[in-house]
Amino acid sequence: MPNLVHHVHGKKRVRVARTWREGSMHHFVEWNVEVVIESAMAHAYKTPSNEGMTTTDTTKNQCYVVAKAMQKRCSPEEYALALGKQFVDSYPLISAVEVRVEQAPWRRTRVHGADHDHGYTFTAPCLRVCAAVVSRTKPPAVRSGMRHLRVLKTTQSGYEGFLVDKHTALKDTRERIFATAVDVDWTWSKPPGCYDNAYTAVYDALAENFFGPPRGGVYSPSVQYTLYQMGSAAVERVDGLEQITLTAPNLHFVPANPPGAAPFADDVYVATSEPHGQISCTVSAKHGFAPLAKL
Ligand SMILES: O=c1[nH]c(=O)c2[nH]c(=O)[nH]c2[nH]1
Repeated sequence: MPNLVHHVHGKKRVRVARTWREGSMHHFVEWNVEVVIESAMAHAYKTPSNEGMTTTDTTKNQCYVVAKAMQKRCSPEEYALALGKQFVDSYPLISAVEVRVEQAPWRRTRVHGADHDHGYTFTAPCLRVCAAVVSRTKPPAVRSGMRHLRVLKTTQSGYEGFLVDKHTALKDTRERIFATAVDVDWTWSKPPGCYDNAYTAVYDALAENFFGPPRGGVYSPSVQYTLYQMGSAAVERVDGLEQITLTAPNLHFVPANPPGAAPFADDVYVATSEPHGQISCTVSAKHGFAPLAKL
């Protein structure tokens, strides 16, 4: 009989919305949840028996059960940890669970300059994501991140001094648009005091280093350099952040020179999304990751 090398089951794209009412102030989140279960349920693959099987339908129901059990408003990370624990505590054949959560970009709206007590708009700058792995044998592990952090600046970006050979068409420039949609993933060496505040601090560190100060900005000599600056700022600023990976498409805005018009003057571009550069780096906190000195 061939070896069953690996198996997992679970539910994907479970859409959970949760309101917490604190008097007239309401807090709202919408989560897209995926649960991946590792279990001693190989018999369900190798024999007709489903004995002891946690069904994917029950898995979906547990997403709502645990959302209801979160009595106080919570971060997606806290929910993912609680949901993972619920599976491990409830079902003896489950050895480990990975819960992945994507938080929809609802943001409290402001009317006449004031926070609205129950109004939201779909305007957060990106999707917030996290994953928690809860296992019977190891301490829980949490990852956090952002998807499609779309940012653009119209100037203060260039690229020059690169290798030129007979196949190189690109010209040195100190003036171009820098646009990207960054995916960001980070791990924790210890849980932050508050996942929500830590997320905001990571966002601020990334944004400040992409854009620079409001007046004048900061010059980017390459996507690579700027990604490293962004990642370093996050690692240095956010306590407990262990390692961060930024993955960034370089979305090219190509100078447009339509026939019969005056030459390009950093004004009209062909906006593109494909093909795009693809640039990524991982930055670690100093502590814990320096290679051991050889004795
Ligand atoms: O910032 C950049 N990095 C690259 O690696 C690259 N390659 C390219 O064609 N343009 C750019 N820009």
